Amino acid sequence: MPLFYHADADLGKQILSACHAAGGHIMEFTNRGDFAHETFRELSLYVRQELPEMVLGVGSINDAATAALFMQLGADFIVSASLREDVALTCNRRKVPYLPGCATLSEIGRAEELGCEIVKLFPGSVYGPEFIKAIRGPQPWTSIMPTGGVTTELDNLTGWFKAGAVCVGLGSQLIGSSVFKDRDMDGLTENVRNALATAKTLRS
Ligand SMILES: O=C[C@H](O)COP(=O)(O)O
Repeated sequence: MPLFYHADADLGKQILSACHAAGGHIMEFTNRGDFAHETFRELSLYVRQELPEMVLGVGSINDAATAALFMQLGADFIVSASLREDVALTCNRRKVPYLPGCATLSEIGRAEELGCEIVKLFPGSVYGPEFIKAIRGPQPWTSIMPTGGVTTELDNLTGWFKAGAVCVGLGSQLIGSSVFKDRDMDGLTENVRNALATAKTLRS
């Protein structure tokens, strides 16, 4: 799942379109920076009008009020870096999926009790694929999405998916300076297409 933050909604729309053109139909916009919700509102409306099959969620949500704000603006799912029970309850009230950041078996267990179908392992590169492999031994029902330090390189993706990751979150390694500074949207489409093809092969 590609994820990014930028204050410029026009650039954000180009990024969403470039990922969509590659078949990237699930995207996360991260809530970083002042007025991020206003940028998200524009992106959300754009997706509804231009890319209706896209699922657009929001990340870096740290409290229930912010989760409610973004859900009101059309967020299809909510992601946070840590496990927030207030966010889980607020999301469940609206039946919007919540993917909390978890880094221990206890946190994962509590997240599952709170109704979370997928948990985010953050920062993924600190814990590594072995963490996922070890967790899924005793509880194979657990779905983990590592995020943070994940790269598009074959070795890196192979490690995560072989360990049992259900998907991965790709931020700066996929949407970085070549996009933000050089505005290379064709390159982004190509990179997303390649990453998705790799993930599909590894998961089959
Ligand atoms: O939660 C999002 C992460 O900060 C993204 O990390 P990344 O840029 O290393 O993919």
